[in-house]
Amino acid sequence: MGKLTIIETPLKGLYIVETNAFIDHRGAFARWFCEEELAAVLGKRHIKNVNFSRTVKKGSIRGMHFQKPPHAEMKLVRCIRGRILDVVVDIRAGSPTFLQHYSVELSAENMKMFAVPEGFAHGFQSLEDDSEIMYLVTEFYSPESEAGLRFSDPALKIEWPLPVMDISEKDGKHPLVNDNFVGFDVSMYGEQV
Ligand SMILES: Cc1cn([C@H]2C[C@H](O)[C@@H](COP(=O)(O)OP(=O)(O)O[C@H]3O[C@@H](C)C(=O)[C@@H](O)[C@H]3O)O2)c(=O)[nH]c1=O
Repeated sequence: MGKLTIIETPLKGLYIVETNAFIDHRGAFARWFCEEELAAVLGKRHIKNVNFSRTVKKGSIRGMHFQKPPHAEMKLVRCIRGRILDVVVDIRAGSPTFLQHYSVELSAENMKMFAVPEGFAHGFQSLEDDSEIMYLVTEFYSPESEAGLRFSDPALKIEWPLPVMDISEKDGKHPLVNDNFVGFDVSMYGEQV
């Protein structure tokens, strides 16, 4: 039996991965990453960084972030403590779902993983104090390629479930999308759109 179940979302190339944990009297055992079982999600990509963040206050937002091509990256996001609402926005040029968003609750309890490919802006709101996430990334950090969209942009229509309790100065200033925003060509990463 596969230990990871890949679930498609309405946005092409975006997946939720469910973890089938073994539970017994001691607790749980689960496989969290397998290059073979996730081949359909990963394609030719390899994990280059594993990142961690702790967000102290419930209601805090980090996002909406991405690295521009040619340093765009896939992120495989898990919550290892607490709960978050993980949200992505499709910013792939020419995508039929351009600027649509999709969200999933990730928690230490539900063990879900969000597989977010290149061409998506990514962010989350913490739903509990001290929520921690760990995410696997397929590109090295490239500060000069970092960019973002404003979490509160009315054009994105994201409904954050809680009042915003904390946000970085940088994230409060990301640009709003306007009519000139056509997104990013991510065709170099394989068939994504
Ligand atoms: C993302 C990142 C940041 N940093 C540094 C930059 C800065 O000084 C400090 C904190 O960075 P940030 O404020 O960007 O951290 P944060 O707001 O948590 O950024 C993260 O947000 C989520 C939503 C994502 O999608 C991630 O890809 C990443 O962008 O860490 C690295 O050294 N390497 C990295 O890979």
